This record gives sequence, C-alpha cells and structure tokens, in this order.
Amino acid sequence: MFSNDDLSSLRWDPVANTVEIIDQTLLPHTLRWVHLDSLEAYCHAIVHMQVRGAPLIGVTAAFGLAHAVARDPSDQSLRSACDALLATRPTAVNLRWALEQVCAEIQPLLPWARAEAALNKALDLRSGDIHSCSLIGDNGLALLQDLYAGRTLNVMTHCNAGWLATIQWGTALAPIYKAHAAGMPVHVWVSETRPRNQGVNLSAWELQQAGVQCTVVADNSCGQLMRSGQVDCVIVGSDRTAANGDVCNKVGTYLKALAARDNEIPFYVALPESTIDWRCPDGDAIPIEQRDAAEVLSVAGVDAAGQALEVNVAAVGTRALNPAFDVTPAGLVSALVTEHGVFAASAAALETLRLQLDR
Ligand SMILES: CSC[C@H]1O[C@H](OP(=O)(O)O)[C@H](O)[C@@H]1O
Repeated sequence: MFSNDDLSSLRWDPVANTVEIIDQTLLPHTLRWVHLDSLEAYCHAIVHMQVRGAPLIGVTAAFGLAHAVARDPSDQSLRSACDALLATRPTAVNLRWALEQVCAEIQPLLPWARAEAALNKALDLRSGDIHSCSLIGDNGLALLQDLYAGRTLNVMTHCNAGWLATIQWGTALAPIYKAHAAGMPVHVWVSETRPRNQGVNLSAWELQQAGVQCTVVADNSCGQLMRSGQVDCVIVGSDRTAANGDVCNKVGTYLKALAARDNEIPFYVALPESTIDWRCPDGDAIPIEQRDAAEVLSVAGVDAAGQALEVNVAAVGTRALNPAFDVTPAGLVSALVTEHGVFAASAAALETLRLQLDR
C-alpha cells in the first residue's frame, strides 16, 4: 500500500511545475485530479475544502507559497502570499507551521535564490509528512496489538484522518492500515461526521479502496455502539493540539471522548509533531472555524443516475450554526500517538517531547 503517488492526496508535476491535488469535494463519486496553477487556486482549494486535513493543508500551502515566490520573490510578495494562505482556514496549526518553515528557509536568501529553495522546502515537507505518518502508523499499531485478543478488532474513528488528510498513510487511519497489512483482522466504525460528511464520503471510500472492513454509522449512534461493547478503541486525528494536551479536532470529537470515558474505552489521538502548537497554552486559545450555515442546512450527493446534486434539508429561512471543530480536554485523551512515540496528553509529557526535539 502507498507504494506510488496514486495513493497520495497531492503530487508534484515537474513538467507543469505545479501540484496536482485530488478534489475531495467530488469524492466518493468522482476521483478528479486538479492542477493548482495560481495562488488564488491554492487558496480556493483550501477554503472550499478541495484539500482538507491539517497536514495536507500545510503542505498544500507550502507549495502555494513556493508558486507565489517563483512569480515574484520580493519581500512584499512573500508577505502578501503568506497572508492570503494563512487567511484560508484558522484552526489547523499546520498551515502556520508550514508557511513558517518555508519562510525561515527563504527569507535569508537573496530574491533570485528563493524560488528553488521554496520549492525544495515544500517537497521536503511533503516527503517528511509521508515519513511521519508512517511512523505514527507503526506507533499506533503497537497500541492495537496490545488490544488485540484474537478476534476482529473494532476501531471507531471520526471525520477523515486518513491519507486524504495527509499525503500518504494518514494519522488516525495509519495504524489501521498498518494492522491490516500485518494481517490483523480489523473493522472500522466510520462515523459519518456531519455536516461535511468526511467520514461517509472520504474515510469509508479510503478504507474500501484498501480492503479494510468498515461500517458507516450515524454520528449519534456512536455512544450506543460503545455502551454495547462493540468498540475496542477510538482513534481520531487533530487539527491543533495545545501544549497542555488539549485536542482540537472535527466537531463531534468531544462527544465521542465523553462516551469513550464513560465506557472505559481507550481514546487515542494520532497526530504529527507539526500539529502540536507549542505556543498555545490550552484548548481555549484555539480558534474554532465557523463555517457557512448552508453546510448544515443542505447535503450534497448524487441521484440514482449518478448526477451530482445538493438538496436542502431544512425549511427556507431556517437558521443554523456551523462550528467546524471542538476541543477535547486532555483529561479525556488516553494517549497522543506521534511519529516520535506515544505520549500522555499532558503538559508534562509534551514538555518532555518539546525538550527532546529542542523546539
Ligand atoms: C489528519 S488531520 C485530519 C483532521 O482534519 C479534519 O478537518 P477538516 O476536514 O475540516 O480539514 C478533521 O478535523 C480531521 O480529524
């Protein structure tokens, strides 16, 4: 699995000198690769969730900055491109992290040297993400093996934290792919994840492509599945984890963490170091993206003839609120699964990691 770029969510086209991304708003019904050939196209792709998922947002933005610098390497161009990309979505810290990584690399350089250095940095971040997510898979696999008792292991996940949210492997789904590859019988409860349906649209598609058994369930049925003993553990991703271990992830994560705690089920968060915000003291300091209410009031899909359509599910004039994320307090998280190992969701454990990494 993941032996080629066809199982990557973003690939570099050296001929066209642009990246190609999968337009995730069309999945699972249509798999379409799209060239991003302007800074506006990169920003549009992130704002409208053609690409989504914290690590993928960061890597995409890095290539977007490299694209802008290749056209105008001036300090002003660098600043305005960073501002435009940073303004696309507020919650996933990988966006800021990736832009800072590229800027740190090229700001000291003379303008004529910046374009190549920016592209090389973006390519490094892309390959680094693949490596980090593979290691997250290895570290998470050890936790699944500890839980495995000779029968199918039932893992619940929320939203999509698979390879579509990163470059390859994913974060929350990486241990599942590793377990499947190792021959462990594993089944995934895929929570649909209203309102953007990343679970039913993306995770279910990914897992089926990989031959991993999965069942889509309504978000609201997950508590009963846990209470009736049908869930061995929950694994989710993160968009920003604070220095005290609080986890900001797709809205609905907090409710699953509460149900898991009530049923004494391990609740794991899988994330790369790039998703830890060392400057953020706790979850209350994390900006929660408020998306268009229309996403709650309508559903997109295809009709019986396979034609794309969007239907309104509420009466005209109905009001809706659409927070895209929530914060799960560190005390509800059993462990943080990173590329550097498994850590307690606590300020002390993360401080140990920070010192280990010299951040
Ligand atoms: C591996 S990060 C995945 C993370 O990103 C998703 O948010 P969105 O689809 O809005 O970008 C969700 O929170 C996932 O857990």
